[in-house]
Amino acid sequence: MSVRVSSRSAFPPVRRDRVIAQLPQSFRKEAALHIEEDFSSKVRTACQEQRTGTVGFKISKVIVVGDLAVGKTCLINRFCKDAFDKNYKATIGVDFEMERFEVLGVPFSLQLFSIKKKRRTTQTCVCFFSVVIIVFDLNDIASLGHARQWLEDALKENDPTSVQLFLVGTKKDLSSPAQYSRIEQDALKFASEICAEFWAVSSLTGENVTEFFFRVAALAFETNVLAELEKSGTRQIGDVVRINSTSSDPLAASKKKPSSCCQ
Ligand SMILES: Nc1nc2c(ncn2[C@@H]2O[C@H](COP(=O)(O)OP(=O)(O)OP(=O)(O)O)[C@@H](O)[C@H]2O)c(=O)[nH]1
Repeated sequence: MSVRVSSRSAFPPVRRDRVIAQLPQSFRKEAALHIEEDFSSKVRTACQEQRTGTVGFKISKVIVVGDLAVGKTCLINRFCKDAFDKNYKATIGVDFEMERFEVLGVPFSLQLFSIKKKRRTTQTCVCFFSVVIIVFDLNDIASLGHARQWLEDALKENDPTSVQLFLVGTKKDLSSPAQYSRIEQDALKFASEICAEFWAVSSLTGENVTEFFFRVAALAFETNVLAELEKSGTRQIGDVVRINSTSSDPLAASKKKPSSCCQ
C-alpha cells in the first residue's frame, strides 16, 4: 500500500463542514467589507487554474480583542469546538485555535488568537495579524465605546493598510429587540466610520457564529489570492479595493510600527 505524503499533510485535514464554495454574505449591507455578491471572477479563475501560489500553505492570523468578559473566548470556542461554557474563566495571556477551511477548492488556514492584554500597556503581542476582530457586548454600551481604543491598540502593531476589520456584538440572546435595535444603530455607525464589517452573534445559541467565521475566512482568502496574483503580476487595479466606499479612512491616525513575536 502506498501513502502519498505532501507538504500539506503537516496540517490537519479540512472538515467537510469547513468547505466554502460561495462567498458568504455580510450581516448588514450598510456595514460590509465587501459589496460584491460573490468572489471575484479573477479569484475563481485563479483557483480553478491552481494559480494561488502559497495561499494553501499559509496561515492567516486573526486577533480577537475587546473588553474583559465580552465573550471573545466563547465566540472562538463556539465556532472551533461547538461548545459553550457558562462559567467565566478569564483568559491568561494568549489563547489560540487553528481552523482549516477549503475555499474554492484551495486549503486555507486561520489561526485565531484571543489575547488578554491590559490596554495602554507597553507590552506588545504582534504577529502580523491580517484580520482584527473587535468584540463588544451588545448589552453593554461601554464596551462598544471602548472599541475605538482596542482598534488603535491593535493597529499600532500592525500594518493598518493590510488589515481587515470586523466589529462583533456578542450575547445577542440577552438583548430585547428594542435594546438590540438601539445598540445596532450605534454599532453600524461606528463600523462604518472605521471601515469594519459589523456582525451580531450569540455564542450561547450559536446564532450567526458560523456564518461570521465563514465570512472572515472567505474575505481573508480572497485578499490572499489577490495578493498572490499581484506578486505574479496578474492583478489589475481595483481588484482588491472593494471596501464600502462611504466609509471614512479609519486608519489615518494609526502608525505602522515594527513587529515583534507573540509572547
Ligand atoms: N448569554 C450569553 N453569555 C455569553 C455569551 N458569550 C459569552 N458569554 C458569557 O460571558 C462570560 C465571559 O465570556 P468569555 O468568552 O470568557 O469572555 P472573554 O471576552 O474571553 O473574557 P477575558 O478572557 O477575560 O477577556 C462567560 O460567563 C460566558 O458564559 C453569549 O453569547 N450569550
